[in-house]
Amino acid sequence: MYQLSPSILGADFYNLEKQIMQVEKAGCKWLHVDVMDGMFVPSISMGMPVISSVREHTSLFLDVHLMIEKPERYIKEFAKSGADMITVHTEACTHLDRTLTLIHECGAKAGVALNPATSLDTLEYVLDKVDMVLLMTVNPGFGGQRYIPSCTSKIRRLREKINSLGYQADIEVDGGINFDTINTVLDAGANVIVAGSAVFHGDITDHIHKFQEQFAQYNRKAGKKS
Ligand SMILES: O=C(CO)[C@@H](O)[C@H](O)COP(=O)(O)O
Ligand SMILES: [Fe+2]
Repeated sequence: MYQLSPSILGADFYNLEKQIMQVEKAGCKWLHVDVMDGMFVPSISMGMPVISSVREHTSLFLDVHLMIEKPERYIKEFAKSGADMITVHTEACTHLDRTLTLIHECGAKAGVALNPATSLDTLEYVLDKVDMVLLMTVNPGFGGQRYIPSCTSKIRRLREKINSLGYQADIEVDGGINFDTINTVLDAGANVIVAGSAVFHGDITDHIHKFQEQFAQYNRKAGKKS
C-alpha cells in the first residue's frame, strides 16, 4: 500500500491550517512532521505544541520524524501530543531496542530512521519490531535538498531483506523526492513517500494528485487495485 506523507517542513507556517486542509481534501492519509533539535541536526524546527494543535483538527495519520538526540526523553510527550508513528534515528539512540519498546508501550507505531551513510546492518536485531524503516535520501536537517543516488541500492537491499524475512515493515524514503526521483524510489521498493517542497511549493492539490497517479500506476503494474 503506497502512502504519500507530505512534510509540513515545506509548508507556509502562516497558512498551515489551510495547507493541511488542502492535503486532507486531496486524499492524503498521512502527514509528516519533522522535529529538529539543533543538536542531532543543525536546524531547529517544531515540537509537541504544533503536533497537539494539528491533532485537534485533523484525523490524518501523524508521522513524526524525530531528528533529536536521546529521543527516549520525549517519547511519552510526543505520543501524548497525538503522534501516530514515532520514528527515531538509530544514530541518536544508545538503547534502540528499549526506545522502540517504549514507543509501542505508549500506543504509537515505531519507526527507525537511518542517515544515508548508516549501514542497514544496524537494523539487524530490531527489524522484527519496527513498523517502518525511514531511509533518509538526503542528510537530515533541511528541506529542499537533492536526492543522493547511492540511496537507491540501499532501498532495494532493504526491500529484499524485509520480503525475504516475511516482515510487514513499511519503507519510507525522505529527502529530495519529487517528480524526477519518485519512479526511482518506487522501483527500488519504497512504499511511503515523504515530500516537502514537491508538495507544498506551488499547487498543493495538483502535486498530490500527480503523486497519487504514480502510485496508481505502480498498483496497476503489481496487479492490485489502487
Ligand atoms: O526530514 C527531512 C529533512 O531532514 C524531510 O522530511 C524534509 O522535510 C523533506 O523535504 P524535501 O526534501 O521533500 O523538500
Ligand atoms: Fe523527515
